[in-house]
Amino acid sequence: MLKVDSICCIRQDRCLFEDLSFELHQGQIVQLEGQNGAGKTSLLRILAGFVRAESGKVLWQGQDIAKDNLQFASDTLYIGHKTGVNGQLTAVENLAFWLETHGLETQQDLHDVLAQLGLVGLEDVPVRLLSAGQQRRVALARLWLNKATLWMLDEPFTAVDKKGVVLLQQQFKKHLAQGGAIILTSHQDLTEHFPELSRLVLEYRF
Ligand SMILES: Nc1ncnc2c1ncn2[C@@H]1O[C@H](COP(=O)(O)OP(=O)(O)OP(=O)(O)O)[C@@H](O)[C@H]1O
Repeated sequence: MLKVDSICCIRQDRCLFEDLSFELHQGQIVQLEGQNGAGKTSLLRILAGFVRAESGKVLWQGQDIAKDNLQFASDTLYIGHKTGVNGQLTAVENLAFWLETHGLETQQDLHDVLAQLGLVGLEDVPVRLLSAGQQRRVALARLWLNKATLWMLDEPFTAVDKKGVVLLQQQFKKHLAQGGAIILTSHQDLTEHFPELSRLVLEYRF
């Protein structure tokens, strides 16, 4: 599905990685690891098509994502380490807005989705009034609503409590079982829950 072909990333005159190649297939989960500043977020942002690599290519279903962006955009979901929710809107309004702007429809009741995420009674409260973990749960609710094949997640477990982590892991498993793929950054050890997980370690380079 995703083929990364010899990409290089330079930030502030520092080469974070070069000649990096790997592939990601259906049902596969890859964890990006490395010290703070090693380049995990930079790599994810290149894979998501937000920025171009200095050299090399990223191919989705054989097409260069720089050229065939529309298909890639509808097949992928990126959730960054910032929640990306609008604090002035309620949780339900945030999800409805996100669905609308992504051209998605759902048969699911948004209150039910938020209830699954432990947000009962908070669905219609402006998100800025929720705790950090609750705001992240609102952001992560997109994982219950999207149709994307490839999920790219930057530190999805940040601020999420143990119960929330279990919930997320269950959703990951469901996605993988349905033929999806996940690439994520996390400082947590996930191998216990995902024995099939591949690890990609970025060494910090000076
Ligand atoms: N837009 C940018 N402009 C300039 N430098 C940047 C930019 N984005 C990232 N960097 C630099 O690139 C390096 C790698 O940053 P990045 O966020 O990719 O690391 P990371 O491995 O995700 O770190 P962390 O574990 O702390 O989240 C850092 O030194 C950072 O200062």
